[in-house]
Amino acid sequence: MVTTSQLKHQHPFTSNHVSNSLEQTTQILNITSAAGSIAHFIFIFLFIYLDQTTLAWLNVLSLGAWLLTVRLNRLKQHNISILIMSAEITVHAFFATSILGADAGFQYYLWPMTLLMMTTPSLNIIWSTAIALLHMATFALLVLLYPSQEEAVASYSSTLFIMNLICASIPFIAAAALTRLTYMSQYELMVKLAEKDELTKLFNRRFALEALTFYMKQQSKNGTPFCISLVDVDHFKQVNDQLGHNKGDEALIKISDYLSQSMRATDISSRWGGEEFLFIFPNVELAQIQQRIENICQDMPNNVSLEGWDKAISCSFGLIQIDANETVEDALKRVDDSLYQAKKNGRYQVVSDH
Ligand SMILES: Nc1nc2c(ncn2[C@@H]2O[C@H](COP(=O)(O)OP(=O)(O)OP(=O)(O)O)[C@@H](O)[C@H]2O)c(=O)[nH]1
Repeated sequence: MVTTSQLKHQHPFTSNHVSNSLEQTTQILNITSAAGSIAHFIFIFLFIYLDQTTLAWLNVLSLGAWLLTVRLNRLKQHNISILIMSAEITVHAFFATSILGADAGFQYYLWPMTLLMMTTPSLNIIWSTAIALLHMATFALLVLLYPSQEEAVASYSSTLFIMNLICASIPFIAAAALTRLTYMSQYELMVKLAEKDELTKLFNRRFALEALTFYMKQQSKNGTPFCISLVDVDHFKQVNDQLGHNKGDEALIKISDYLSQSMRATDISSRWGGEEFLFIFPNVELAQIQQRIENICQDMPNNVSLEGWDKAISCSFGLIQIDANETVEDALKRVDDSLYQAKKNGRYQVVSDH
């Protein structure tokens, strides 16, 4: 399990994904530092009002500690910042509970701190767990050592208890919600990076290969037929050479949009590499799909155009139905041979093999 400091590279450049991840941790800790500072500022006046001078002075120190964490977070010193937060909350819980008793509920702040400690990757997991356990031990000890309030504070301890319970619950729920949102956005990003091609937004080669393996297993298990097509853009080098690589990229996006939009929702459209695309057509036999692919191939020049390019844009297609017990390598070799044949025959056509 990495920490935020380990996410940083040795060189000055950091990718957006890494810096976003670091930024999320910084934001969570910034909110915590701000909330902690405001809470302790209010506590100073609360304790003055309750005539608890020692606790009021303690909160002046606490406020200083929380303001220091605001500064440390700005400097991205998250590990020191979270250690100071943890120490402050432990010391504060100890003093407030020893003076006002556990009935006042100041020990409850140890819970959101524990959650924050465990969910933000500021310290490594061993240190985080050790400190989290220490928080829980402190919580138990305070409840056991100072179970009931002093006579003098009995009149307001239940009000304090409710206030502390609410004030400790809000950051607890907020920390859990932020963790969940962070997890979801990281998960979405991970899926996108793992499955999608950056340029065309089609599935990438890794996904296509996994899907192909999956459908081959399905076929050998219950005999469900399926087909694949390997598609290569014709004379694409000319587009790059005459219009430049950027225009070539634009052409690839337009071609992939046309091809993928011509497919059915259950078909899998992927960029196999360079100017090659692989399509998987589940639950279908070659005879059922051949005409559809022929039409897609023939209609392409009428549907794909590029500014500055007056020649027709077309593709060659290799199309096969997967044989029972064929290996992935054999199937890919066969569809590649069909594509090669389509190129050899003069391009802009579909060659199928079964
Ligand atoms: N712009 C751009 N070009 C790419 C990309 N990937 C591959 N290419 C180009 O695709 C071209 C493929 O050229 P060739 O393999 O010679 O094939 P071709 O010109 O399409 O000719 P045939 O396939 O024989 O019809 C090369 O110029 C590559 O640079 C890409 O991501 N963007």
